[in-house]
Amino acid sequence: MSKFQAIAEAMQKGDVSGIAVDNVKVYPHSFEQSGNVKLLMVKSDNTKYILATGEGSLFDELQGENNSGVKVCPLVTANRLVLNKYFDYTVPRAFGTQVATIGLGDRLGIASSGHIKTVAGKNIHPILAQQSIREITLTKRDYNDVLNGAVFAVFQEGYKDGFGADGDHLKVEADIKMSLDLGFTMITLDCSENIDNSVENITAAEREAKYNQLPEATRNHYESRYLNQTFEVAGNSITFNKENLIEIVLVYGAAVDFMEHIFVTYIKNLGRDVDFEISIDETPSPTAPEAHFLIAKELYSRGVTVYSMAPRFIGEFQKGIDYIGDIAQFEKEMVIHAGLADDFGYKLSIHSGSDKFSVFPIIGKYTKGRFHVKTAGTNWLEAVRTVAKVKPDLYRRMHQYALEHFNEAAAYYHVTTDLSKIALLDQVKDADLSSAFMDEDNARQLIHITYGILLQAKDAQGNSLFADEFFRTLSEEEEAYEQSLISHIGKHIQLLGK
Ligand SMILES: O=C(O)[C@@H](O)[C@@H](O)[C@H](O)C(=O)CO
Repeated sequence: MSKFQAIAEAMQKGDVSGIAVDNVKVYPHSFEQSGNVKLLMVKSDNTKYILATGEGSLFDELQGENNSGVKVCPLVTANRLVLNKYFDYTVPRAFGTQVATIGLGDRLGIASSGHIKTVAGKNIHPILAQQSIREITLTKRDYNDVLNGAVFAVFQEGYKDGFGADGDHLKVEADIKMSLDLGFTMITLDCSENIDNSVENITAAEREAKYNQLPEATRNHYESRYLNQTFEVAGNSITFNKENLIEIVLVYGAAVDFMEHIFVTYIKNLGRDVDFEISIDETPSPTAPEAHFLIAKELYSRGVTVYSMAPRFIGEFQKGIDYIGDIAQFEKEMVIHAGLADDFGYKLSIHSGSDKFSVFPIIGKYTKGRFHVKTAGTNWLEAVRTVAKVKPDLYRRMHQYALEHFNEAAAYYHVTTDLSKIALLDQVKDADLSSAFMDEDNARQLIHITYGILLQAKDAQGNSLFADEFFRTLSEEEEAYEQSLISHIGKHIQLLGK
């Protein structure tokens, strides 16, 4: 009799609460039924499956090995699509502008169950499937993998409050079409390559000369709407004179046209709700409130419906560490940015939202609890922390490899990491690796951005240097990882006022 036979019998009786089978973990919240078919997620030898019993189209459509009436189904795309067909709560959804949402990027595909346990019952909704093209390129995953990780976790936990799927930092049209074709419910349009910050480094006269080369219709469009005009936003005045208008049009004009083009071409007539986010945060200089206003007003006047806007805030929102900058000035500008979002009917989106604890209360206050905060790398760091606790040697090997390959990773992210400030590994006790050592900013950023290099590292024979042992350890420590996420992301949500 297969090791799953006893479980199948309990499934057929409709009571999976007391199942105990050696070396098989049962996820009781996953127990589902459709017609005469019953499903249950289990884990055996560090691999998860969905067991199916009974007769019906659901049983027939699931792919898997049939052992005496118990079908053992792997967590693959084909089976994810079957779950989507039969159980609506496993399909991602858009949330719109009136509720708080949190992006919970999962670079490993195993964090979503912990994220679900973190947000359950709280006044905030999870975008569980969120990865940028940058991330999946570095981890050699695709958007089906990203959806699979989220959907199977939703099924495992029986989570029925809804979740989103964000095609994050998309720059090219093919990626936008691919995301929407797969059913992604949020698109984060990265406009950084359409924003020309270089004009900030030339003289006003050179800018005017460049501006005068723009089509007359373009210049008339902007001058008739903004030149020598003052607009009131959240108790602040936004004024456009010739000089700042010229600069803003030169820096953002092409980006605004790009935003409109993407909305009209891919989103406006899609036939389903999509949360459309504008990302202008990955730029060398902050988004001035005047620029944010002009972009918002242009999009509004062109009929572009925006779910959220991610400006580049003053100061530094670097990966995996707290806010760097003048918090008082950040608060002053947050009043205007949040006021603009309110006036134009969208939410502010906070990118690199991981660990920005010192400014979360300000963000929660001025957005009136309607925000989108994105996290991703910090969830990877909690996985590394979990491993460092039980496999210090593995952490040490990963850390050393990260030091040797840091510059390769730094090409993808803006960080000001100072490797010289990271304590030497041989001077750190095992017990301190997962706490004080990993909490130091430079050590955090080192590991935060080298995720792709570490997960793809191979030895001379092509064998995984770290990933196989890393994932096996996290499977064995599944509850510990969940608790780490509940605690860490829970702190984010609590400080945001949710
Ligand atoms: O690392 C990435 O590519 C993404 O997870 C982030 O840039 C994401 O957009 C984010 O801001 C999460 O903190």
